[in-house]
Amino acid sequence: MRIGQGFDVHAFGEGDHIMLGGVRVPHDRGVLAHSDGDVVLHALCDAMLGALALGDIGEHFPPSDPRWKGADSTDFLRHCDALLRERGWRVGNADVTVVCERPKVGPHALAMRERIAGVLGVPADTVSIKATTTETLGFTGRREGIAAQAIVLVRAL
Ligand SMILES: Nc1ccn([C@@H]2O[C@H](COP(=O)(O)O)[C@@H](O)[C@H]2O)c(=O)n1
Ligand SMILES: C[C@@]1(CO)OP(=O)(O)OP(=O)(O)OC[C@H]1O
Repeated sequence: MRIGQGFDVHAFGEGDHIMLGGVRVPHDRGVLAHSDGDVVLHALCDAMLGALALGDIGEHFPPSDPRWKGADSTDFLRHCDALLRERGWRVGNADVTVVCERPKVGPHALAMRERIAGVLGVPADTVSIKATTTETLGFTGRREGIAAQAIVLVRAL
């Protein structure tokens, strides 16, 4: 077994929804990002890459590369999973914490778990999505942006 962790932040911008864990979540803001700005999937990808010391998401999908403009982050997740599997590993379990005042994540958590598990080809009960506010403190507290932290355990195939 090996373990990895990942962390990602995006600022809120114009828009009426955000992508979280591969799920479209209605919100009164969007996010500023090169891709679809899915902090959950970006943190998860970094945790998976970190578990095998394979660098980070920016090395695999450079923000300077126009191919990733507006990209669906489930494609990043699929790619990271393929990198793991071709080396003889798969995700054992993943635990993600989303940090924001709004949107409320709880009502979307099951859909996110099922979406991520579907992409990774693992049972949904091995993917955990949690959320917390920062009690109005800091950039998340001021509703300027959203953050996510992920921890992943990988197992031999
Ligand atoms: N964006 C969020 C933030 C929190 N939750 C849920 O509310 C609970 C209480 O949050 P506190 O920050 O006040 O501790 C938290 O445990 C989550 O269940 C949420 O769904 N979405
Ligand atoms: C995902 C990538 C893709 O170009 O860009 P962003 O959507 O801006 O997201 P970030 O979390 O800054 O990660 C870097 C990039 O790999």
